[in-house]
Amino acid sequence: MLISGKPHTTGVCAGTPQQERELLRDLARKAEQELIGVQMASMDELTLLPNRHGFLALAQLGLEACGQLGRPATLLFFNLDDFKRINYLFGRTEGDHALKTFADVLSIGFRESDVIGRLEGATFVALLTGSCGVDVTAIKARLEEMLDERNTMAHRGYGIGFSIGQIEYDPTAHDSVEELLVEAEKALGR
Ligand SMILES: Nc1nc2c(ncn2[C@@H]2O[C@H](COP(=O)(O)OP(=O)(O)OP(=O)(O)O)[C@@H](O)[C@H]2O)c(=O)[nH]1
Repeated sequence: MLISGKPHTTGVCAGTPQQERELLRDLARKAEQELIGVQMASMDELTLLPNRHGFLALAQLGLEACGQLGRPATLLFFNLDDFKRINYLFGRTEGDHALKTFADVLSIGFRESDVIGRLEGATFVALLTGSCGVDVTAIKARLEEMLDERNTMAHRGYGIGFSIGQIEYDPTAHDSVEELLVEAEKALGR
């Protein structure tokens, strides 16, 4: 391709400096809106955790990194016990509060490098990267302790309990995070 020595005049640079600045500001605003749109589509509005779509994207990156580095990974999945009962007896707003509390505990309870998300309803997941054979009993106890503290402080008339399941990432059996989720959902009876 020939490169001309003349100054390059495109549509962007054709106006006055003021018009150019406005055009650039407009472009920046549009880019920001696009980014917000992408972020919103990947985030659960209630808990602000990644939703299923966001979790799949982020966890897939984590899993690929583990695959490349020959590191293990574990998927943990959680379901709040008797969640429908909380909604039924205390109202949906209280149900929302229970979901947000649990999301908060998960966010604090795991490492920053772990990927957590809310799949749907009262089902949450965490991909623990670089860990295998994790002690789910110890994890459950740690999360329960944090929940108990919140339950005691809040005097809400109910406790937040949960069940937990675990699937070890096996690169020979799982090609993607989606396959891990399918196994998790089978275990949850979905
Ligand atoms: N408050 C609230 N409820 C929700 C929300 N999303 C889904 N639900 C309710 O959550 C319930 C599904 O929760 P799950 O825990 O997946 O259902 P489940 O395992 O059959 O419930 P349990 O048998 O009570 O443990 C349904 O009754 C939904 O109406 C939400 O964002 N807020």
